[in-house]
Amino acid sequence: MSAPNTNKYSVILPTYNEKKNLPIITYLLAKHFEANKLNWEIVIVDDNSPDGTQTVAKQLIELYGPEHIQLKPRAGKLGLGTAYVHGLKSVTGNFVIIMDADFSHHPSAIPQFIAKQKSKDFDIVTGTRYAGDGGVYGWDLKRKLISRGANFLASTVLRPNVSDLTGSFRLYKKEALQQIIEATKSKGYVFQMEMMVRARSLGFTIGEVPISFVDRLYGESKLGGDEIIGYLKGVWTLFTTV
Ligand SMILES: Nc1nc2c(ncn2[C@@H]2O[C@H](COP(=O)(O)OP(=O)(O)O[C@H]3O[C@H](CO)[C@@H](O)[C@H](O)[C@@H]3O)[C@@H](O)[C@H]2O)c(=O)[nH]1
Ligand SMILES: [Mg+2]
Repeated sequence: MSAPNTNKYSVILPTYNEKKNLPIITYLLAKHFEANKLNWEIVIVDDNSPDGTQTVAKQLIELYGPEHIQLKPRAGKLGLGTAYVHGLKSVTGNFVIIMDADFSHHPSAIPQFIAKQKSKDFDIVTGTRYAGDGGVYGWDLKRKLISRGANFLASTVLRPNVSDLTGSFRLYKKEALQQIIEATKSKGYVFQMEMMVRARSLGFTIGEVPISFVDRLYGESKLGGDEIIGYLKGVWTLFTTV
């Protein structure tokens, strides 16, 4: 008989107006974890979404139990980067998965992340849309150019040697994530890129898994002009300091 699996995978799900997506993503996460006999939990970080996402989250806690679902709300929309910091404080697993709640990141890819992590005991496994058979579906040309441009700029200037710097479907060893988060200063979408640059300078190993990113069905993206300016400032700050 094989040794019991003592690893536990904690998913941090940041939500802002994801009432329609949250029940389905939770169902699929639970299904994939249970099918692979893994210990799991989901930590929902909701920023007081006006659509009532938290009411749905509370129903999910009733359904799956507090050992599987935690709700860690905040008073208002405080940004994606700080949502992960907030969620991490409540994590009980030794591995942390970060992903979007809107199906752009599909739970069915998680077993591949876990297998990749085990293959070389990686500190981090990051999903990539820009290597192997990874890709992006459903974005218009403008959004594709923003994403490609953001990756091209940061990889040319900062050279962290990761093919998708701005993606946010990632698996971390909890201690690695804690150290990287402590070193990371930005608060918005630029956080994902800074995390990879910091991870490299701290000497963590990074594996990659090609993923298909599919644009959301329900609701809207929260990426706006402010986030793009924040990104450019972030590249500049890292270039001059790291
Ligand atoms: N709690 C909280 N959640 C947020 C916030 N802003 C966004 N979210 C949540 O974060 C996830 C991603 O937000 P989207 O608005 O759907 O992002 P996107 O435009 O599809 O961007 C995706 O691509 C970017 C570029 O590759 C990624 O940087 C980003 O993380 C995401 O994967 C969703 O689950 C959304 O509800 C916030 O301020 N607070
Ligand atoms: Mg999205």
